[in-house]
Amino acid sequence: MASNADRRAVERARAKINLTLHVVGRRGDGYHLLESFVVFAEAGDELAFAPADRFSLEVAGPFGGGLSGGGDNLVLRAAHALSERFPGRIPPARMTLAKHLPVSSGIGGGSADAAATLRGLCALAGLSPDGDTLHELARRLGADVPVCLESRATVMAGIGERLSPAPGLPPHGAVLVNPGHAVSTPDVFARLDLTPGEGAGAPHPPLPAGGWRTAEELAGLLGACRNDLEIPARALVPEIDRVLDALEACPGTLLARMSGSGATCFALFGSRAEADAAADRIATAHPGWWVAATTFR
Ligand SMILES: C[C@@](CO)(OP(=O)(O)O)[C@H](O)COP(=O)(O)OP(=O)(O)OC[C@H]1O[C@@H](n2ccc(N)nc2=O)[C@H](O)[C@@H]1O
Ligand SMILES: Nc1ncnc2c1ncn2[C@@H]1O[C@H](COP(=O)(O)OP(=O)(O)O)[C@@H](O)[C@H]1O
Repeated sequence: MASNADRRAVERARAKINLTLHVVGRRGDGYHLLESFVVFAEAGDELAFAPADRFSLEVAGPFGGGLSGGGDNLVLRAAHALSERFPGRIPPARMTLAKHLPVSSGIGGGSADAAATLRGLCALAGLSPDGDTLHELARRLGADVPVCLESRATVMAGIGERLSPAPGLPPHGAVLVNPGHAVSTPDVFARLDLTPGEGAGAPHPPLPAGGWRTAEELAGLLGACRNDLEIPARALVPEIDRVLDALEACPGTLLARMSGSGATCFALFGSRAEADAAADRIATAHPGWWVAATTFR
């Protein structure tokens, strides 16, 4: 029988993609009110948790190089927040983070890591906190952490804390591309230059309760929406224009758009085969870019 010391938990921290992102207001404290249709990709970081004498974090993986494993890492912040919320009930763990997602790239890698840490440490401890308690912990770690706890298609509102399930997605494929420029989320929001109460444009149209039969129908809805952070991010990182041009030039692209505060962009296709072919084409033409084909969930 496995002893306590042999127990391990493993969690996937999937990339978050904002298919739409309407900035509909600004709070007095400077945070922006959003309406966003969020989905999750196959690409993700991987976290492993094993019992130890104290909490520690080792960072590895292709994008681990520039990331500190110190106390400011969202993995350690999540671990400490959880053990403070449940004193004596979260045994310390040696945590390893395999960083496969580019950092500061609009796909919420850090937020997904924090959410995966909450899930993984609860699993290791055999603890099943109620959803509201986990949501509250997540909310305090960052605006995008609650949606990353869901890790599936969700409509997000407020500053990120109001969540409702999204309709099921139709058959489709998608490609993610990041040009290798980190983007600061506060800098992009600041460029919108909104005053408290002011929004960036029309509110989000409702999603059809019955969902969409085809990727073309989904692209029709997305085309009537926006990412309000795209214009300010493109002003800061002109290479985003090249990424969107490359995605739009692929055979079968139904829609190309930036995710979050950038610089990662996605394109939607009618099938996974078209997405795989587009990813191969872009990776060959731009060997320095991060490119991933996926199906959203
Ligand atoms: C823009 C979004 C869209 O999903 O994604 P990313 O580009 O980060 O992936 C998120 O709202 C980012 O969420 P997250 O990265 O967790 O934000 P936080 O750490 O809480 O806040 C970082 C900073 O972003 C700004 N911020 C964030 C969220 C929000 N609703 N309004 C804001 O103005 C604030 O300047 C804040 O100081
Ligand atoms: N585990 C982590 N992974 C990525 N970034 C992290 C992590 N912990 C802390 N950070 C910090 O969080 C910030 C945003 O990271 P990230 O979640 O990758 O951005 P984005 O949501 O734009 O993709 C960066 O400044 C980074 O240094």
